[in-house]
Amino acid sequence: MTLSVSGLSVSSLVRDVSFEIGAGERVGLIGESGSGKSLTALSIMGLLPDELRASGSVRLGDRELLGMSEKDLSRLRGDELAMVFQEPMTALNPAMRVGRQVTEPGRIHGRRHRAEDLLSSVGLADTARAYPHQLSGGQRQRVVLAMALANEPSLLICDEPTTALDVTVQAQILTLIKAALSRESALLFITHDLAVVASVCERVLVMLDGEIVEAGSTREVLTSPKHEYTRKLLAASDLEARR
Ligand SMILES: Nc1ncnc2c1ncn2[C@@H]1O[C@H](COP(=O)(O)OP(=O)(O)OP(=O)(O)O)[C@@H](O)[C@H]1O
Repeated sequence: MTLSVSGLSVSSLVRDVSFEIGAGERVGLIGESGSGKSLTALSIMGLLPDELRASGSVRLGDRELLGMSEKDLSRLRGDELAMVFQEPMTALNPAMRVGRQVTEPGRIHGRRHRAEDLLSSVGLADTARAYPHQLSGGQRQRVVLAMALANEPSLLICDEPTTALDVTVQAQILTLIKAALSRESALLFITHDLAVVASVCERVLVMLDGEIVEAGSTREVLTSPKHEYTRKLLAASDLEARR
């Protein structure tokens, strides 16, 4: 299923943003802090804070998501639309065992999953009876990922999912996202880290001051950037050094 974002604006914070992500495509969204990446993601999910309004169009397949009722949107979230945030505890209930939490998106949407199966798929066999605080940050993010992927979403949005984790654990989570995401799922991956984009995404969008200033294949954008800002981002990264 294709995600089509067209002329999306959020107050003056996000302006006239347009892009498409086809089934199975992995697209990175990069740009400095405050450039509007998270607001773009939250608009797609229908999770903007009350004081902000999105205009334009966000379509998933043939359904328009902007202006959809909260009831209909909540049916899509955790099912066809899933999102993983930087801090896993925002998505986890500290008082519920992870085995129960991980099966919740399935239960809500009328599907039965075995907690052990979902947890094993993210390398966490035997943790079903643990509470979130008994797991490491990386393990908690795996639980969140298992929840997000349980219903094989058409679109997974990751907003800096590895920023709070140390480098080794970051690499494990990225490998897991690539391996666990179904072939049909579209991915929008928000990150500051160009090396992460290079490893996960085939296309990339570059955002500056609320607008997309460059878009193209990851190879094109990272090897011959057209926009001055992308060139600066590349110069400031240690991407070359890591290759
Ligand atoms: N509820 C809000 N009300 C007013 N302005 C907001 C609100 N939320 C975010 N902003 C502003 O909108 C702009 C874009 O924010 P956004 O969180 O999308 O940036 P970002 O690119 O995701 O940054 P980061 O990488 O730091 O997460 C910022 O200037 C931010 O201060």
